[in-house]
Amino acid sequence: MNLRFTKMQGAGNDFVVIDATSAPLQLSAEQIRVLGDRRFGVGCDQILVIERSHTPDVDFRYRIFNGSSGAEVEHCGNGSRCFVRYVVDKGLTDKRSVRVETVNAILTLHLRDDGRVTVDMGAPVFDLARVPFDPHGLNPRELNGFALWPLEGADCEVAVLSMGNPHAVQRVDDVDRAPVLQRGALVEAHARFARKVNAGFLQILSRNEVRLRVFERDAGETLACGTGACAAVVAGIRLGWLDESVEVHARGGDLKIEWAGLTQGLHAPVLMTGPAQSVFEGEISL
Ligand SMILES: N[C@@H](CCC[C@H](N)C(=O)O)C(=O)O
Repeated sequence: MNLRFTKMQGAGNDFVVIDATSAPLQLSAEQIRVLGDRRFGVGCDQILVIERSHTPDVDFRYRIFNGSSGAEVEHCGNGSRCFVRYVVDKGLTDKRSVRVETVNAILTLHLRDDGRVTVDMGAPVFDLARVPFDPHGLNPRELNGFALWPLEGADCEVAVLSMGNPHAVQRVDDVDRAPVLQRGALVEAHARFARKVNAGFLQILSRNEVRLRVFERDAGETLACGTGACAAVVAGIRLGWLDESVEVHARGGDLKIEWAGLTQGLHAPVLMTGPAQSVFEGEISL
């Protein structure tokens, strides 16, 4: 099969985007891994497959696959911005505000005049069973009414939450010196996370500015992780470290994250604003 694709990136988190709006597309895990392979395929962190939605008032459906494992995942912040840039640039919609469904959520995305995209990422999930995280037998440290969980064998304590996908966030003094690769791998595969986890390393510069590195589930460290930025800022706000609007500096670019959860209630949506860009187009034989 010959497959046309667009290579895109958002803050350096990169994607192979495929249009399946006019014909159904079923890719095997092996084909997805080839697309994701930086030596034998195209190369990307995640693959995004765009389809039409059959849900009323929803414009599209998009599916997300981690490139290195071929596994389907629930959510991708940087990918969602690239998704909206793609459907507008390809003329698949003439709307600037688009609603899209993922496997477990409906998101609203807005392409702004400055080219950046703002995404309503929905509410964070704090129910540990839904992350999923097994806290059995652990003694958390309470800070500002939110828990930091000591992770056996990983030598760290983490805030645990879901942005539709699972996140464990730890605070570090300096992200450049943090053991992101070694400890990130330990946290990602820690037995307490039944479906593995994205491991965030958060350095706080001020109440409105942070640096962040994320060791992503099934992808290793990426240059940015949108859901990771949302999770880290929400955790920082709940722990009393951050205000409602925060500039996040990732290695591949900057994201703005806003969450009014402490004033409007924990179900307030998280807003993420950041860049999305097409890099090149191509065709691959699979
Ligand atoms: N890069 C993404 C997250 C992609 C999915 C993640 N690796 C997972 O397995 O949950 C983002 O920008 O949020």
